[in-house]
Amino acid sequence: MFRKLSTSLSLSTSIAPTTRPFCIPITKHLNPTPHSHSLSSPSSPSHHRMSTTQQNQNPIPPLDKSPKPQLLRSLESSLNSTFTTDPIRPPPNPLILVISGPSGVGKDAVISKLRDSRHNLHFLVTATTRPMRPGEVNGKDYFFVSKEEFLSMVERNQLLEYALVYGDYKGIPKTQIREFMAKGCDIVLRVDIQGAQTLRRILGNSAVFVFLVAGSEMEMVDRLVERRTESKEELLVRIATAKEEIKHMRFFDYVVVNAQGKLDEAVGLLHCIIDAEKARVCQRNPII
Ligand SMILES: Nc1ncnc2c1ncn2[C@@H]1O[C@H](COP(=O)(O)OP(=O)(O)OP(=O)(O)O)[C@@H](O)[C@H]1O
Repeated sequence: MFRKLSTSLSLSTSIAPTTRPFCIPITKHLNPTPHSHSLSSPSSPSHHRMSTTQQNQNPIPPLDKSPKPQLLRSLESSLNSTFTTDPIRPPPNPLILVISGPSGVGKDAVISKLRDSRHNLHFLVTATTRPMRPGEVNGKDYFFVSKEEFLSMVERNQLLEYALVYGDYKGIPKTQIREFMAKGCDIVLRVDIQGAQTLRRILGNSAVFVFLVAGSEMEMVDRLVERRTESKEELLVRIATAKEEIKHMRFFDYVVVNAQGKLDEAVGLLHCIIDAEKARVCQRNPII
């Protein structure tokens, strides 16, 4: 008896929710020992016991001969409750999905395919003080703001995270996250490894962190070289940095391999991760 009780205690404490809104106490699902009956409410439906008089007052018609509506009504009346069509599970919370990974692993490629294949996602647009490049669109590629505007956002605590990248500021506006989460959208943030580390410190386990990698180191280097967007010096720095950055994988929740020629598989796995997160009993609960 003591052994059984301590098992149930350790199980329930090991998954005890902290910021999780609708955890089901696991003790309810364990086989009740004869003693555990006394712990549950006598009115709990799973422990409903009917007296003979109660059953006689609400007789259930023969199952094989009665029409279903009549049967359902008699079941309702026997149990003294109405069966509702309300969803049993509460709607899942909006997710914050942080996608990161070393340079050249295919973050943009994966995100672009995810955008085309899943709705209800908002891909966060970063604010930057970098000048707009030809072809870029304000509000789509970035929110282009002056340095004064950016620093004023910092002062007013309007950025979730910001950094100075090669002399230009980049930051994540909180209002945009709040606005789209209120509409029920999931938020996708694409950040570098340092950004992901900062976000982990701020958001903890309330967001999902995905680390994207190439199939191998050779594939990663090959992709960077093939892209031909970097100078020789930049290429050396990017490769050396990428090799270091791979060591940060362990701080993430999921790793997605974007193998050569298998972009669709990587995107498919991201869909699975989002679906699995939506099916969690203990939902993450990001508060921005
Ligand atoms: N699975 C894949 N197979 C082959 N090529 C790929 C795959 N995924 C991405 N690529 C190509 O690899 C190159 C790098 O991808 P991408 O620019 O998306 O990387 P990134 O992680 O966003 O890089 P950075 O962090 O430097 O911006 C691109 O030319 C892209 O088309």
